[in-house]
Amino acid sequence: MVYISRQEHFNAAHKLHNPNWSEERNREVFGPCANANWHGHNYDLIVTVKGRPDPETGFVIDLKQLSTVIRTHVVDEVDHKNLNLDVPFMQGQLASTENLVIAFWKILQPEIERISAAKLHSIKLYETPRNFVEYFGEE
Ligand SMILES: Nc1nc2c(c(=O)[nH]1)N=C([C@H](O)[C@H](O)COP(=O)(O)OP(=O)(O)OP(=O)(O)O)CN2
Repeated sequence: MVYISRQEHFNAAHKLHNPNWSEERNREVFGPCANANWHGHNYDLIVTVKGRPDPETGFVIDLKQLSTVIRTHVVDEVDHKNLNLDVPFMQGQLASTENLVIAFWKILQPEIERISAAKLHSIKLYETPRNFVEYFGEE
């Protein structure tokens, strides 16, 4: 079994805000991330797929195809967008890094299985160079 990864990048704005809470409670829990006028991040997204190399190509998955799937179905939806306002699949959800990777998994898993025999193994998302989340599809 070989694990193969593709890294992509996007920029997006958001705020961490629970609409059921007062502004004071939001500020207390989320600090400056609750700033009403938004803030932005340079996100790095690493998608890892696992499988056996095809005997004819030597590929687990064609990385060009993997990149196209990630860009078409995720990056194009979030890049230079406001995650709270502009992204349909984040509506009604807190725009945390955790909720983003879960949403990305739901989108990417069927698309990857549609183009290859490989399986999605993990999605790692860096919100800052020091804050990142990794998801393996577990409930
Ligand atoms: N569990 C989570 N905690 C936090 C999240 C998150 O998505 N999940 N997000 C944030 C903020 O949006 C952001 O990541 C914090 O930015 P910042 O504090 O500026 O982090 P930096 O790494 O850039 O700065 P340091 O000074 O090194 O902390 C907060 N929490």
